[in-house]
Amino acid sequence: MTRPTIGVLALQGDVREHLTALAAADAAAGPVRRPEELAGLDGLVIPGGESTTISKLAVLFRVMEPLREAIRAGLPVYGSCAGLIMLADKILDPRSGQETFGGIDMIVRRNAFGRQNESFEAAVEVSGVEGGPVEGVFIRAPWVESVGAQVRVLAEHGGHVVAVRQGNALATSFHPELTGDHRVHELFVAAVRAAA
Ligand SMILES: NC(=O)CC[C@H](N)C(=O)O
Repeated sequence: MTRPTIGVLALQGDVREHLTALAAADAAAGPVRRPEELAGLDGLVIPGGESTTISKLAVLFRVMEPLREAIRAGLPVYGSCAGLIMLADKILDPRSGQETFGGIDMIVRRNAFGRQNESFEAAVEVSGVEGGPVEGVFIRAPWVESVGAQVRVLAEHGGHVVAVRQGNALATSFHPELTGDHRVHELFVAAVRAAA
């Protein structure tokens, strides 16, 4: 497969930026919001935004359960920031009623970097990304509190886990889609190709 088809879950968040980054990483990318649009995808990105809103809208648009099943069945997924939260099997501090798709055996803490540090940038070395650190843009970012045995930690910042991979599921606390550096998306597209 040369150009995999990758959807971006378009319920809320920075969908357009992911579409641009995926196109630059040589994927055929389009927005997805209904369960029937999941068929035929080689991979799916869950954007940054607000995980409580994405959770609510996923139930409303009836994609919560189909997406859980698709991820369980091995659909390659990548989530940035709120997307990382949506891929966590467990949230430490969920809003009442907040659900996730799951797929990565980890516990995440929302808004973890705290008020003094709501948004910041930092150079982050990501395992599997060649050519030096990426510019990590953190916006009310979560961190990963703990991971299960199947989860590979790809990056840390300030002693906290900020990028992980479990099988076909990849997640970052930060937003590579906002930087113009497409190497994390290329890593995901390569994983999608390998899974196809
Ligand atoms: N930039 C982001 O995606 C922020 C995530 C947001 N704090 C949440 O809980 O979903």
